[in-house]
Amino acid sequence: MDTENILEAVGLNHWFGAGEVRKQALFDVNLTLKRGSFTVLMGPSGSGKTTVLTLVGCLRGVQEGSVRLLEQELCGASEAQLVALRRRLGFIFQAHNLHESLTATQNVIMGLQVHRGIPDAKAKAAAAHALGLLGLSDRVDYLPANLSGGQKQRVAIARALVGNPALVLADEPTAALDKDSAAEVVDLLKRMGAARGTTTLLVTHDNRILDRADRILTLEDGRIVKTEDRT
Ligand SMILES: Nc1ncnc2c1ncn2[C@@H]1O[C@H](COP(=O)(O)OP(=O)(O)OP(=O)(O)O)[C@@H](O)[C@H]1O
Repeated sequence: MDTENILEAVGLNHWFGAGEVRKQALFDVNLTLKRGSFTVLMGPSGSGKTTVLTLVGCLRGVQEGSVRLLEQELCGASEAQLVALRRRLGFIFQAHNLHESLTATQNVIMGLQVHRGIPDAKAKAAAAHALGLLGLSDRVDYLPANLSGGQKQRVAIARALVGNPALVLADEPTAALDKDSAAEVVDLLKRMGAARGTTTLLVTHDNRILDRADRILTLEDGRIVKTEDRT
């Protein structure tokens, strides 16, 4: 594996269901993510974007093909190995998935709890730092209900980035946002990634994000039909 690459997927096939309803969702997908790159995966609804993201994110078992993530093969990996790898990833979803009863700081600290044994003061300082980088220093004690949609999504980004993940996987992170907030969230994600050397794979059908990508992959009916390099 090229050490410049954080992820190499080769010949990925995936099926859902069993027996008569068994349906192939991915066909011979090849995907390489270079360290520090910002890749957008787009395509129509049902084309397989989320399936790719969940396979790469160790949230679903690889059925066929090879996926090497952070120099480890996912196909045939044990649950313990997958859990250890998941700890090195950051996830951002369409719905920000913040805990409504926790403040911004407490939500971000949740992103650190997978790294057991971090003292409270250190976790709080890391959360404050991440929220500050995302322009939320004056909102650290707010509950999600008192934040705007864009601010909530920024808290979710801080939570995903606070543990310094090697790879950030984002599924439609701007779907619920207006144009300005969406652009702001993507710029922040990109800037934070560049500052920390984080690699990002972002799923979207939001055209507004495309100019920010280093590479755009298009999926159709479970196949990558187009690869566009922007750098
Ligand atoms: N858990 C599941 N069980 C059965 N079929 C599934 C399951 N998850 C996804 N599929 C099917 O696999 C295909 C790809 O789905 P996937 O969610 O990856 O697409 P997508 O591109 O992310 O779509 P969207 O943009 O609507 O989120 C679709 O035909 C979908 O119906």
